[in-house]
Amino acid sequence: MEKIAVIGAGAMGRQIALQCALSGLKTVLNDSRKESLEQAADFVREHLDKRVAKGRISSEQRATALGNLDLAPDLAAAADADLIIEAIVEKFEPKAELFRTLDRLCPPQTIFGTNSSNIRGSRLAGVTARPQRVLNIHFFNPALVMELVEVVVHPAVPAEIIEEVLAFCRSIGKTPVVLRKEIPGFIVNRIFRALTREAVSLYEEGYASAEDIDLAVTKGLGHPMGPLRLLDTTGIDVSYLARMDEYEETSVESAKPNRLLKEMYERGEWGKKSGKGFYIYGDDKAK
Ligand SMILES: NC(=O)c1ccc[n+]([C@@H]2O[C@H](COP(=O)([O-])OP(=O)(O)OC[C@H]3O[C@@H](n4cnc5c(N)ncnc54)[C@H](O)[C@@H]3O)[C@@H](O)[C@H]2O)c1
Repeated sequence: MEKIAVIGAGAMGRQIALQCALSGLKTVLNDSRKESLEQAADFVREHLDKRVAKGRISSEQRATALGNLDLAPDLAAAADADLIIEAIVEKFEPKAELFRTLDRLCPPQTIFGTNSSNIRGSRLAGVTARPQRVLNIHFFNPALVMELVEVVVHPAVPAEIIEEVLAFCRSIGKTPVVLRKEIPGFIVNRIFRALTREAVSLYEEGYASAEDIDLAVTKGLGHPMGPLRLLDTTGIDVSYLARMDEYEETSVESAKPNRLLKEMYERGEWGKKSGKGFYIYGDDKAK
């Protein structure tokens, strides 16, 4: 693959695009909002300057990455890309509308990936005339740092397309894993949810303090951060809404958010961002 287009220049898209540009690929980054593209341009410059200052890349590599990256307000700039990675708002209809437009704009061989955490690639494949070339390519936040990419396959996607996508992931320094069938939450979020569900349940039933539950997981399982602190960091609101989505879609009882998670969501105790979650921020004590 020689040219990549990333649609959506938010938290994820700008970092995915910069990772591609740093890896030597011609990259278009598009967003429908002018301010998003401006913020992405600032982010890219600051990030590259920091890397040069720390001696991680040379000034020439910085210049090459900037030369590879085209911040384009017009979606037409994506038309000749080999691969499109969609990273726009996490809602089905806007994504479907974008995929319909791209399907008209791009030649039939272009592969479309969605970075969506929950919306199945097969649903978006269904709005295009190229279902065999549409799948989830799920990066982790922050995409410049996190190595893992989950490539999620559905029955229409043939082996050679999967191989092309895996080769792309490796070419930008990532480690891909394949999900052979679609399932909400993929691998990492499912395992994270199972772990946090149990941690919240132990806490809400009074078996141990938040600090001791986190200490047990860091010291006993070797995790870099305990599950309750991690929930506070990623946001109680984000976890609660994602689980509600999954529960409403699947009706699987184990997907249902813990009672305490719901109460914390309703009280606005959303973790670090609100100053209180399982811990109180500022003085950083367990609540
Ligand atoms: N943030 C995370 O931790 C994370 C992790 C993995 C996957 N994801 C997924 O990545 C996607 C993007 O998430 P994010 O956190 O970067 O969102 P974000 O809100 O930071 O950015 C979304 C960007 O998309 C733009 N946009 C919206 N509609 C558009 C359109 N039709 N055309 C072009 N641009 C459009 C917005 O202007 C915005 O700049 C979502 O599907 C999300 O589920 C997010």
